[in-house]
Amino acid sequence: MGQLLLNNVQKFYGDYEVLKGVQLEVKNGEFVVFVGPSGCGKSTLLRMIAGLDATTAGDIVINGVRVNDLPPVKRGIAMVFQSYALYPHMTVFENIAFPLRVEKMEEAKLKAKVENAARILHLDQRLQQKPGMLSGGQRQRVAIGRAIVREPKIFLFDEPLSNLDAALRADMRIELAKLHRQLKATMIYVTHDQVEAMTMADRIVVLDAGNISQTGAPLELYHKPANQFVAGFIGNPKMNFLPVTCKGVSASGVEVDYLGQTALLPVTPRDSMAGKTLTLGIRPEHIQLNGGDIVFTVTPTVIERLGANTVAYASLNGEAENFCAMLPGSVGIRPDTPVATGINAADCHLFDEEGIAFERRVELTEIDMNVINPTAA
Ligand SMILES: Nc1ncnc2c1ncn2[C@@H]1O[C@H](COP(=O)(O)OP(=O)(O)OP(=O)(O)O)[C@@H](O)[C@H]1O
Repeated sequence: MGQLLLNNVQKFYGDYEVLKGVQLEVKNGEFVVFVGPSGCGKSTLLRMIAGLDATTAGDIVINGVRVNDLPPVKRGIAMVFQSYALYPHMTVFENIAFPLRVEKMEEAKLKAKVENAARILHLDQRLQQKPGMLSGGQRQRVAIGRAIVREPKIFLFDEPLSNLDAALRADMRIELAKLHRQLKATMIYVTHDQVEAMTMADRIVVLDAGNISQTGAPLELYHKPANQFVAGFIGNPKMNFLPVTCKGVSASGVEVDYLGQTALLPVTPRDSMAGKTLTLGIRPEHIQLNGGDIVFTVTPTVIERLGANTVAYASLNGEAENFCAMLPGSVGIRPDTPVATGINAADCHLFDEEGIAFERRVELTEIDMNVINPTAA
């Protein structure tokens, strides 16, 4: 079992503050994913939990014990890196067994543990091979096997799939999700790939320039992003942002004007908003061709026909490719030919001048909130 508490964790490199007081609790059995753009500090945070980087201030607490001053091997964690870090001259068996050999574990016990990990990871037939004979995905499984045999309190993954091609990455995502279910272990996973975060996490932690911007279940972040940064980061293709003017508020929401059209957005209003410039957010998958509460004409420049849907990158109000629409199925739209599109007020997000979201009045389902409690199974 592994619980983690990060209490006001800070990191400076010289004068540069990389992490600005991170506060986070990870429950036993949770799969938590840290996401954020390059340089936001996610790897640094993971390395500090592992004990590979020193913490400038704050507490890192694992299962109730402050571990700031403990070396990595004493923290009860195992880390899997992007570069598999395997020993090329050793067999798969010996690579997986390595941490147990360091512990001087008795041979029969060691063999049983390695074979068990190999079975979980479908490496049983590969134990006598050297890493050079394995595919990228198999090598990463060996690295994960080496983590499993240590039976850590917490698994840490630092972008473990980014060296794999797209198809293998998708397969390994499924493998890791299954592994988490099977081991019921606490896992913390760093990636800049929001699809990995959305598909694997019980809870996503979005980092922005050394601060936690929002934490929540994947679909909670999708439906109720706290701010424009999270709204733009979660969801693929990215959310569109349009400037609107606030016309007024009522009990049922905020009335906005977009190029002379008025729509009532079902969000919780705030005081003295009339006349302010706000930002309307609309996801590409919520653009439609058959009218809506607000309609406008866009001119597609690039069209991606993916079979299940059609993605159009378009120019809106003369700005090239500043707009993206994802339409279901195959749609007969053409590059450079204007097309009428529309959006519904209920699908819109609204952000203030600081980029803070107005609370949307959408009911989240139990699935949206990931109520499947990993610790209850
Ligand atoms: N050893 C170091 N010395 C000085 N600055 C560092 C060091 N390690 C990281 N940094 C800086 O700290 C910031 C955060 O780095 P970090 O590797 O944690 O980012 P990240 O979010 O994991 O990014 P990426 O997705 O690109 O790996 C970056 O600006 C980086 O340049």
